[in-house]
Amino acid sequence: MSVSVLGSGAFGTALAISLAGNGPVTLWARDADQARDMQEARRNTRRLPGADLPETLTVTSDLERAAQADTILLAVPMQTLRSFVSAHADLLRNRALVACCKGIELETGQGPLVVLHACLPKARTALLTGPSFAADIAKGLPTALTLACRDPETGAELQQQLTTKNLRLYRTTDTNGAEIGGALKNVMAIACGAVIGAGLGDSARAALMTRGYAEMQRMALASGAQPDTLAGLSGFGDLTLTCSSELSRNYRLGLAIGRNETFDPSITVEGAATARAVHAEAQTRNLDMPITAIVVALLDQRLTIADATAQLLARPLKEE
Ligand SMILES: NC(=O)C1=CN([C@@H]2O[C@H](COP(=O)(O)OP(=O)(O)OC[C@H]3O[C@@H](n4cnc5c(N)ncnc54)[C@H](O)[C@@H]3O)[C@@H](O)[C@H]2O)C=CC1
Ligand SMILES: O=C(CO)COP(=O)(O)O
Repeated sequence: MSVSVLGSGAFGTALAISLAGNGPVTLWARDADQARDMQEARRNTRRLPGADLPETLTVTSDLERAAQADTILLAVPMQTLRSFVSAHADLLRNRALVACCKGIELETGQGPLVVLHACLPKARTALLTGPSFAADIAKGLPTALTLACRDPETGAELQQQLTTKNLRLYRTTDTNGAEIGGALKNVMAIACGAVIGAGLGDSARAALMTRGYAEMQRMALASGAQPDTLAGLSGFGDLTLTCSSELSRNYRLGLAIGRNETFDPSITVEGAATARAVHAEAQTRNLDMPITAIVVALLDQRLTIADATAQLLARPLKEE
C-alpha cells in the first residue's frame, strides 16, 4: 500500500521522513519552487532545517501524482483543511485520508474528522495525533502517537501501515476524544507559556495544566467522548509535552504574551483560532471553561496577565 503526505510543513515533512523508512513516500508541496528545491537539496530548509530527506522520499508539486497513493496524510493547518479537501475532492475521493492537524474550525466549531466527513462523506478517514515534535520525529527519536479511526478495521490497517521504526501508533475508535484532546492542549499551552513568560512560576503552570485538563474533560464528555481517551497520548500526553517545551509554537506564543513581546504572525499556532472556536462552543453549551476564556481575552488584548491571574484566583471555591 502506497503513502503520500500532502503539506510539506514541519510536520508533513517529518512524517514523510519517518514513513520513508518503510518504503517509497511522496511528499506534496503546493509551491513548485519549494518542491523543486527540496527534491534537489534533499532538505526542507524553510520548515524543518537540519533534517535530510531519505532517497525513498520524492517531493513533488504535482497533486494528481501525489494523490495516487492508497493512503493520504493531510498535513495542512486546521483552518485550511476544509478548503483544501473541498478543492481537491475528486482526487481524494477513493483514498484512506488521515488528518494530521490539531484544532477546531473557527467558523463551524468542528474538528478535523467532522470536516473531512462533511467534504467526503464516503471516505475512510482517521486522525493522527498525540505528543510529537516534528524535529524529534525527523531525527528518528522514539515517539508514540494515537491513530483515531471510527472503523476498527480501517484503524488496524492504518496502524500497521503508518507505524515506523521510531513512530509507535496506538489506535482508538474514540475520534471525538482524540480530536478534542489534540485541539485543546494547544489552548492550555498558550496559557502555560503566558504564566511562565510572566514569571508566575512552575506551581502556577502545574495548576493550569491540571485545571486545563479538567476543562478538556468537560468539553470531551459533553461531546460524547470516552473519559479514558483524554488520559491517553492524544490528551494528557500531548498536554504534558506542549505545556512544558519551548519547541512548541503554542507555548512560545504564550511566552511572548507573558513577556509582552511580539510574535511572528506567519508561524502556525493552532491554539489561537481553536481557543476562539472552543470558547464560542462552551458558551453555546453552557460549559464552564475559564482558562479557555482567559486565553481568548489575552489574545484579544482585553486582559493583562495580572488581571487574568486575579480573575482565576477569585473564582468561587469548589470541590476538585
Ligand atoms: N510541527 C509539529 O511539531 C507538529 C505539528 N502538528 C500539526 O500539524 C499541522 C501542520 O503543522 P506544521 O506542519 O507544523 O505547520 P507548518 O506551518 O510548518 O506548515 C504548514 C504547511 O501547510 C501548507 N499550507 C498552508 N495552507 C495551505 C493550503 N491552503 N493548502 C495547501 N497547503 C497549505 C503550508 O504551505 C505549509 O507547508 C498543524 O495542525 C499542527 O498542529 C502536529 C504535531 C506536531
Ligand atoms: O502538536 C505538537 C506537539 O505534539 C506541536 O506543538 P506546536 O504546534 O505548539 O508546535
